[in-house]
Order: sequence, then structure tokens, then C-alpha cells
Amino acid sequence: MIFDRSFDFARMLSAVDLVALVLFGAILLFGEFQTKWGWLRLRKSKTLSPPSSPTPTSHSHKPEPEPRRKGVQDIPGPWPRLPVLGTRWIYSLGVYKMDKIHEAYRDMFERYGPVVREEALWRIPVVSVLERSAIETVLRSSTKYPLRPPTEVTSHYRRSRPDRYTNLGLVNEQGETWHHLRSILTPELTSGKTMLRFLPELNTVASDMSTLLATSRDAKGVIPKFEELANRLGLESTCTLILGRRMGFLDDKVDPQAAKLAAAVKVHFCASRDTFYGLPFWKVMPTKAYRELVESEETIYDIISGLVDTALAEEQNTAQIDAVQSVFLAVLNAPGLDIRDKKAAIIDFIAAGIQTLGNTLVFVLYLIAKHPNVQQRLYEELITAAPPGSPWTAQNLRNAPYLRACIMEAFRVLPTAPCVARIIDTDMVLSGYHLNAGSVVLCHTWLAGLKESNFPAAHEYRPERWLNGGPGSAATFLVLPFGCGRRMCPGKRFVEQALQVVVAQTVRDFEVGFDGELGLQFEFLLSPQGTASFSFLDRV
Ligand code: HEM
Repeated sequence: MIFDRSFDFARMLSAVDLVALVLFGAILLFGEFQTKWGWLRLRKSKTLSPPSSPTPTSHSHKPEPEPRRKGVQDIPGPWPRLPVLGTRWIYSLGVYKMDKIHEAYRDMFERYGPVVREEALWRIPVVSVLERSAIETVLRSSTKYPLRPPTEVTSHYRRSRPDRYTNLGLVNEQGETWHHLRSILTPELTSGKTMLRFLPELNTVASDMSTLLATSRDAKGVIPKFEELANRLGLESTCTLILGRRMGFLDDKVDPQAAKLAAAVKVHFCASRDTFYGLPFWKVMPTKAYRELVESEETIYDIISGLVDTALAEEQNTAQIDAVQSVFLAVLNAPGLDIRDKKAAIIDFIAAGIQTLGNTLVFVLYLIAKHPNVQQRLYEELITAAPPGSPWTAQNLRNAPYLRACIMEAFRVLPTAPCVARIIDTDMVLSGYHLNAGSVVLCHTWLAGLKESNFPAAHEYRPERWLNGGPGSAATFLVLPFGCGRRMCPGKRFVEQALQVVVAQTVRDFEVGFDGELGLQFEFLLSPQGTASFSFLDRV
């Protein structure tokens, strides 16, 4: 077994590695590189009292010793736990592959049971939970300012650029600063009214995507790198929503900016993964992953910043897509925020929509393509709800429950975000272990949703389970593609609507096919592995 205590860790390290590790440990020990949220771990317990010591009594018989309660230190997990560095070595020394971390968790749950403890830098425990009850306990306890572990490397970089950022951004901020940003930056983005007004423009985006699919096919109807088009769709639709204008990323000719931006977003996710799961050498020197992160962050900033500036200049003269511009302007006109924060928020929103939406579209269409019966039923529903040539209105979409079921089931079987992370802010008992406030917990919603005990025939793609009231309470905390509570993804409404319109348009226009199996890889998000070769045949 890989993680037996007899596992010979030293054999895996060269002498140079060992010296580097020792030196690194010393630097960290005496340096100022403690994680910024480590203090939470040290906070006083709120709800649980420590095990009580036996009270002296006048009776002669000895009181029964109380069973020792199991704490975080008792949770099984990879071994050895190194001083300072914890267990992050498992991803760096070839035990698990960095791009297969989704499989690593599956393996660890099989090996150690439904609760697994890893240790991040400074031996801070990171607890992974698989049981539905544990996931519910964590996610139900959402407070006013829910805490999600920040991506430390982005925070580190942003602190080094006060010319561009005054804070860490919505994704990485915590507490009152996060709440302030969230309440100012997201109301337009999350508003149902905004989405409704955006629908006509989304129809033109979906129709342009269909044209692009038709013209990008080879003689057999195959598009060998569909994921690139899916990312362009993500970029175009998000820009249309946020900037209030069409950008032309779905035009026939590949826009070099779009390609550069999509590539930078991919590198950014991978570098975030490598710095998060790898050994934290980036904290003391600019490692390859850190340099890639900085480079991609700057590329993303520069390109989107250019788009924002152009949109802003045009805004002075024209009101382009009347309804949609409100997201962009609402952010720019928000009171009480530095212009750097507004610009950074717009950039973050656009960057957030590219690969997330692209990957999700690949997954949904893949599952539909691999299940011809599902595709046929969906097609029949769609042409009844909106015959070819008619638009996707709110009413037409309401009349397509099977479409929503296909998307929801895809989120259960192949979600882009496979777990929801929290730093718990009260003590709690999870699967029999007492955890103190400040513990980092990863709720593995994806793997839990694939358990037979939660969903019958869990490994099968069955959209029907979401019809007529859905699969019941099992779904509440297990199928959470956008997270939950106050920190839930503010892009949820937009993404759901965009997916519905684009999938509906695509399946109405084409019979979608996929040869073979789609591989998966972990890029901080769950992503298709390699290229995704789809066929799109005209409906007769
Ligand atoms: C398929 C597409 C998407 C998926 C699957 C997705 C998923 C998620 C998830 C799981 C979270 C964490 C939620 C939590 O901790 O409870 C999140 C946060 C976030 N997402 Fe998305 N997202 C998507 C698209 C978008 C888009 C298009 C935008 C912007 C327009 C966006 C902006 C954000 C922001 C700003 C946060 C941080 C929110 C906060 O901490 O307050 N996302 N997303």
C-alpha cells in the first residue's frame, strides 16, 4: 500500500531534495510565510467544551473514565505528515498526479474511509468529507460571512500589485471586506431582471455558435477540437453580459486575442492548482508555477482591461445592448469603491466565465451525445417548445423541463466544480470526529453524488430523475455546481440561462455525436482531457 506507515519516504527523495526540504523548512520556520488564515485554527472553540475532567466526589467508587472523543488528529490520511510541509508531498513526488487529483480523492476515500485528513503548509489540517450528513452539516452552518479558503498564490500576487488591486477580490476576500464587495458588485449580475433582458442577445450568441459549428465541421461533420469553440462561446457570452456588447469571438476567423485569453485562463487554473496542491516553494522563490501564474494573471488583466477600456469609450457615445450594459455600468458606477476594485471585478467576472462555461458545455453535450434516447427525447421536447426558427423566450424555456433535467443531471455526473470548500466557523462533529472552528473542510459533493446510497443507479446519466419533483432531499446538498449559501457563485443565473439556450439551440439544429470516451483531468476545475472531438450533423 502506498501510504503504509512502512512507506519509505526517504528513498523517494534525492540527497538534494532532502537538503532543499530541510532548508525550506528552516526558512519557513523562521520566516513570515504563515498562511493568512492559519489564525482561525487557533481561535477559541465556540460550541464544544473540552473533554471534562472527572469531578472529585465523596463516593469511594471511581467514576467511569469518559471515552476520549475523536478529534482531527485521529482522522486517517496520507502518511507521513512532515514537519512544516504536512502531506502536500503526495502530489509532488509522483504518488498522485497533479492532473488527476479528482482520482486521488476517490482513492483516498477508498483507502481511509469517508473522512480523510491531509495537511497543508504548517501542518494545517485539510479535512475531506464524503458522507451526505457531514456535507450537510458543513454547508447548512453557513453564517453571515462564510469563509472559503482563499487561493493563496493569487492573494500573494495581488498584494504585490497595489497599483492594480486594493484588495484580494471577491473570490479570495473574507469577512466584512468580502461582504462589502459582494453587496456592491453582484446585484446586477444576479438579478432575474437582468437575465430576462439579456435573453434576446443570448439568442443571437447561440445562433452564431450554431453557424460557427456548421462552418467549422469537416466533411463528416466532425469538429476535432470542440473545446476551443466552447471556450470562445464562454468568452463571448460572458463579455456580452458584462460589457453589454458583442465582441466577435464567434466569428469565423479565430480571434488571436480570444485564443490568447483562453490559453491564459487555462494556465492560470493549472498554476493555481500546482501552487495549491504542490509543495509551497513559491512562497520563498518564484517557482515555475508562480511565474506562470503571474504571467497569465497579467495577460488576462491586460487583454480584458483593453476590452473594458474600449467598451467604456464606446459607452460614452452609444448605448449598445440597452439591457445588458447595466452590469458593466452598475459596477463602474458603484459608490464607495476604488476604480481599481471595479476594474478588477469586471476582469474577474469575465475570466470566471470562460473555461467554466466552456467545460460545462463540453460535459453536457458529451453526455447527451452518448445517450441517443436522451437526445431524441430532448429534441422532441425542444421542437415542441420552440419550433425551428423561433426564439428561446422565457416561456419556451419554461416549457422545456427535460432540457433543465439534462443539464442538472450533467452537473451531478460531471460537474466542473467537484467540491465545495469551507473554513468552518463553529466547532462541529463530522462523521464522528470533532473539528474546531477554523478547520478547512472540503465537501466532496461530486463523489458523494455518485454513491448508490444517495442516488440509485448513480453512475448512469438519467435526466428523468430530475422530473416530477426531482430526486428529493438527496439532491439538496449533493448537486451544488455553483456552491451554496451567501458565497454561492454569482454567475449561477447567467450560466444556467446561457447553457439552456445554447444547448437547446445546438440540439435543435444538430444531431450531436461523440466517438469513444471523454477523459477527465483536474485543472483546479474538472476539465476534458485532451481534445474533445464531436460531430454535428444537420437535422433533416
Ligand atoms: C459553469 C460555470 C460556473 C461554475 C460551475 C461556477 C462555480 C462556482 C463555484 C462552485 C463557486 C464557489 C461557491 C461557493 O463557495 O459556495 C464559484 C464562485 C464564484 N464564481 Fe462561479 N462558476 C461559474 C461561472 C461563473 C461566472 C460566469 C462568473 C461571473 C460572471 C462567476 C463568478 C464567480 C465569483 C465572483 C465567485 C466567488 C463568489 C464569492 O466568493 O462570493 N462564476 N463559482
